[in-house]
Formats: sequence, structure tokens, C-alpha cells
Amino acid sequence: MAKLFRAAIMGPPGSGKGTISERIAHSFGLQYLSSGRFIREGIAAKTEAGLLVRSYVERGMLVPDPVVIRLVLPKLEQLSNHSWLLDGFPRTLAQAQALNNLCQLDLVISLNIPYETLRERLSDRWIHPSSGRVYNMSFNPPQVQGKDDVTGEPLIQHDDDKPEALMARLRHYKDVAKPVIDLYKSQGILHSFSGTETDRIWPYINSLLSAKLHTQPSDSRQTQTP
Ligand SMILES: Nc1nc2c(ncn2[C@@H]2O[C@H](COP(=O)(O)OP(=O)(O)O)[C@@H](O)[C@H]2O)c(=O)[nH]1
Ligand SMILES: Nc1ncnc2c1ncn2[C@@H]1O[C@H](COP(=O)(O)OP(=O)(O)O)[C@@H](O)[C@H]1O
Repeated sequence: MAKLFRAAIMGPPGSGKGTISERIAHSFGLQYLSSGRFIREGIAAKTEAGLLVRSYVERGMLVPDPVVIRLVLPKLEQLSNHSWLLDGFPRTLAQAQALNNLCQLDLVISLNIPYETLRERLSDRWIHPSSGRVYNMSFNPPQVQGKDDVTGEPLIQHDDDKPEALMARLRHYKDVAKPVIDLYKSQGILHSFSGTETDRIWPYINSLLSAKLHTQPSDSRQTQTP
């Protein structure tokens, strides 16, 4: 069996984690997992966990570690024979330690995007709630204003992308991410990328992953010989 590959992508809200993850998943055939999406699905479905986390997300706060760990780790356990990319987890040192007890990551991508760029992007971010498809009114607008390209259903704005919640999220991100970034740096698996445009960062990430996976970007991981 081909060696499994486990990666995580870190960065403040709006740094392009979801956009870049989608490109990685598409180009390299990694399974994509997003803690934010799990959390939002739980809220929408009004599950027990969803009701518990709702007020945190609406206030732009992180969901408590034990709750998010209990939500994410079982999903990873189910994927023990897959290569994957994790978006939005771990966000705190406690989460990173819990993940370390389950598996060793091969690579961590960290995105450094200036504050002003984040603010502009998020105030312009619209999503299709049931699929998670993300639009930006200037970067990747929908074909029809306010409507999802595939279903034609209305797009919405996350409560946590609205200005009051956003400030709190950005401030909090910096404080809690630093020890996680330091940990992965000390393990020699951290790769940081800086810039204001996803399209300019992407070629570097693409080359890094091509080198790590020893494959051409358009090939799927599953088709590789052992
Ligand atoms: N203008 C602009 N918007 C971008 C760029 N990259 C991503 N976006 C948009 O910025 C918003 C945040 O990106 P997203 O991938 O959701 O970031 P995440 O919060 O880190 O997962 C979305 O509306 C994206 O479509 C870029 O290079 N320029
Ligand atoms: N690993 C995590 N730990 C704690 N809270 C989380 C985690 N992942 C997601 N959340 C919660 O879900 C919200 C949305 O997450 P996400 O979609 O990843 O946001 P963004 O992509 O805008 O950074 C976060 O603001 C936070 O409240």
C-alpha cells in the first residue's frame, strides 16, 4: 500500500484555508476534512454537539477543546487507511497534543495573510450553507448575484464573518496559534506562506506537495505505485 500522507493547514479566518484545501484535495486526491464544516453541520442539524457550540461560533469564539476534539478525532479514526488534509484543526496546543496521540502529521501549511486583506475578504464572503461552497464577490463571484452556481439556492453570510465577531476571531487566533506553530516548527514539518493573493501562494504549495508526494500535481494519491 502507498504510504499514507497526513497534512494540516493553519491560518487565521479568511486566510484562504478552505480555498487552498479544495485545490489540494482536487490536485492530489487527499481526503478533505474541515472542523468548521463539521461544527456548522452540527449547528444546522441541531445535534446535541451543535446546540452546545452554537453560542461560541456566533460570538466568534473557539469552541472548547474537549468538544471539538470529541467531534474531530473520531472522523480521523474512521479514515485510518486514507491520506487526508485537515483544515481548521488543531487550533490550540491541547488540540495539537490530542492529535499527536492519534497520529504524526507529515506536513503543516501555515498561511500568513495581512490583517487588512483578511478583513476585506471576509466582509465579502458568502456561502451556500448546505454544500459549504464559498464565494467572494470580487475573487470568485457566483454566476447569478446571491445564488449558488449549482443549485440556484440563496447564498448567506456567516454570523461569524460579520464585523463584531470577526475582530474577536482574528485577535484570538494569534494568541492560541503561536504555541501550535512553534510545536510544528520544532518537529520540522511547518511550511509558512505569506502574501495577499491565493493565486500567487498556490504555485509554491503545489510544488511543495508535488515534491513531498513524489507525484505530478494532477495525479491522485491513490493511483501511485507503492
Ligand atoms: N480577493 C480575494 N479573495 C480570496 C482570495 N483567496 C480566497 N479568497 C476569498 O476569501 C474568503 C476567505 O477564504 P476561505 O478559503 O474561506 O478562508 P478560510 O477562512 O481560511 O477557510 C472567501 O470568500 C474566498 O473566496 C484571494 O486571493 N483574493
Ligand atoms: N479547531 C477548532 N477549535 C475550536 N473552534 C473551532 C475549531 N474549528 C472551528 N471552530 C469554530 O467554528 C468556527 C468556524 O470555523 P471555520 O469555518 O474553520 O472558520 P474560518 O474558516 O472562517 O476560520 C470558528 O470560528 C470556531 O468558532
